[in-house]
Amino acid sequence: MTTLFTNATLADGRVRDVLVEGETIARVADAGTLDTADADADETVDCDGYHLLPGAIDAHVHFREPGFAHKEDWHTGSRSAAAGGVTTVVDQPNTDPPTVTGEAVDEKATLAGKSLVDFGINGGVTEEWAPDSLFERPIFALGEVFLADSTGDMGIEADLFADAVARAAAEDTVVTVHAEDAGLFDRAALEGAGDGTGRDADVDAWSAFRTAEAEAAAVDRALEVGADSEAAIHIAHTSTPEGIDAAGAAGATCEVTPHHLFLSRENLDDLGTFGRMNPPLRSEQRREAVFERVADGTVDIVATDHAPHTRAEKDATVRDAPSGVPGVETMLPLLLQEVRTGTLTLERVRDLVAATPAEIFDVAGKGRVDEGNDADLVLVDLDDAREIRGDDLHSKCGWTPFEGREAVFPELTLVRGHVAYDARGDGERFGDAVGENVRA
Ligand SMILES: NC(=O)N[C@@H](CC(=O)O)C(=O)O
Ligand SMILES: [Zn+2]
Ligand SMILES: [Zn+2]
Repeated sequence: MTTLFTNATLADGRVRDVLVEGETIARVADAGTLDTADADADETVDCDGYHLLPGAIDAHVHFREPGFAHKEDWHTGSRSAAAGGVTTVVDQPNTDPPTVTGEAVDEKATLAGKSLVDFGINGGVTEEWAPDSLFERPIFALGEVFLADSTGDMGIEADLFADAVARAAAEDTVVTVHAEDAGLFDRAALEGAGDGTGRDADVDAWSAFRTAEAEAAAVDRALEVGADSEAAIHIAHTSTPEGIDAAGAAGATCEVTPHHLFLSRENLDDLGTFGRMNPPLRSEQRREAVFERVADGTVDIVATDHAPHTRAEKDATVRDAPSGVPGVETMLPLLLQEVRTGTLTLERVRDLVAATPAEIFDVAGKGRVDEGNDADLVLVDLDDAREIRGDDLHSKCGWTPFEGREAVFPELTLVRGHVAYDARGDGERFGDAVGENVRA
C-alpha cells in the first residue's frame, strides 16, 4: 500500500508532500512536487490546512495485563492510544505477576500481541527480580523502579536500588525511577482526612501526605546512585520544579505528566478521589512552575502515567481509593490545545512527545517525520477543538480527570503505515492489532 499525503504542514511549519510506502516514510518532498501518478500511490490524502505530526511515544503507561484486565487490557489501552495519536507505548511492570523475570516479560509480550500500536515492555525490580533472565529479554528500560510504594506495592530498599542501577548501567539500559521517599511523607495529614467517598472526598490530604520534599529527596538519592555507577537515570512523572531542576542539574532526564501540567490541588474539590495519584497534585504555584519548565525546554518529555482504575474502585475514601488516572488518549490533544492558545509551539510539542522520547530511549526510526523512518503519523486539524468527554474515550475505565477541557483530537493515526484510527467522515474506525515490540 502506497499513500501520498499532499500539502501537509509539518511541526516546523514546512509544507510538504509525504509519501508512505508500506510501513515507511519513503519521501518528504516540497509541496506540489509529488503527484499521485508519479508516486504510483494507491491513495492520496489532501492535507491542505492540516498538520502531519510524528506519532507520539508515550514512555509511561500501565495497560494492566496480566492481572488487572478489568481496569484495562492491551486491546482497549491501545485503541485509546491510537485515538489520541500515540503510536508507541511503554508498559510499566506493576502487573500481576510483576514484570521482574524473563518469563513475566514473555507472558506480557504475548498479551501485547493484541496491541494496535507499537510497544516497549519495561523490566521492574523487586526482592524477587531475576536480572539475568530479565536482561536476556528485549526489555525497553529498567523501570519504573519504585523508591516508595505505589499501586502494586513495589517499593524497594536503598541497597537493592543501588544494585539494580549498577546492573542497568552495565547493560547500557536507562533506569526510569518513581522518585518519592516514604520517610518524608506526612502521615498526620492523612489521619484527619474526611470519610466521604468519590467526588465528595477530601483528597487534598493526599497531596499534604505525599509531600513535595519527599519527591525532591528521592530525586537527589536516585541521582547520587546514578552518578556512582554512571547510569542513565530518567525521573518518571516529576511533579515539582525542585525535582525537575535537580534532574537537569545532574544531567539526568525527566518526564512530566499531563495531570501535573494541567491540574493542581485547586481541582481536587471537583475531582475528589478521582484525583488521587502518586506523586499527587501540587499547588497551583508549583503547577505553573512545572508548566514553565515544559515550555522552555527544561523538561525533556511529557508521558502520561496512564493508570486506569474503574469508577467503582475510585469511588472510595481518600485512604482506600487506588492511586492513578488515565491519560494516554488526551495527552497529545491537550498539548495541541496549548498550541492553539499560543502557550506551546508545535515543535516543542513534537519534541516533548515524539522526538525526545525516541532519543532518550534510543528508539530507532521513530519520533520524526523524516525519510526512512517508520510511517507513524498523526493528521490533525488545529482549527477543530472539542470538549473532552469520558464517554467518548476508549479506555476501559470510562472516565477522565480532564472532563470538559478543550482539546484537538487526531483525524487519522497511522502505525507503520497501517491505519490504526480514522475519524475522517462519519464515525470512527480502528485498525488491526499490528503492534510490534520496538526492541524485539
Ligand atoms: N501513578 C499512580 O498513581 N499509579 C500508578 C503507579 C505509579 O506510576 O506510581 C498505577 O499503576 O496505578
Ligand atoms: Zn510511578
Ligand atoms: Zn506509573
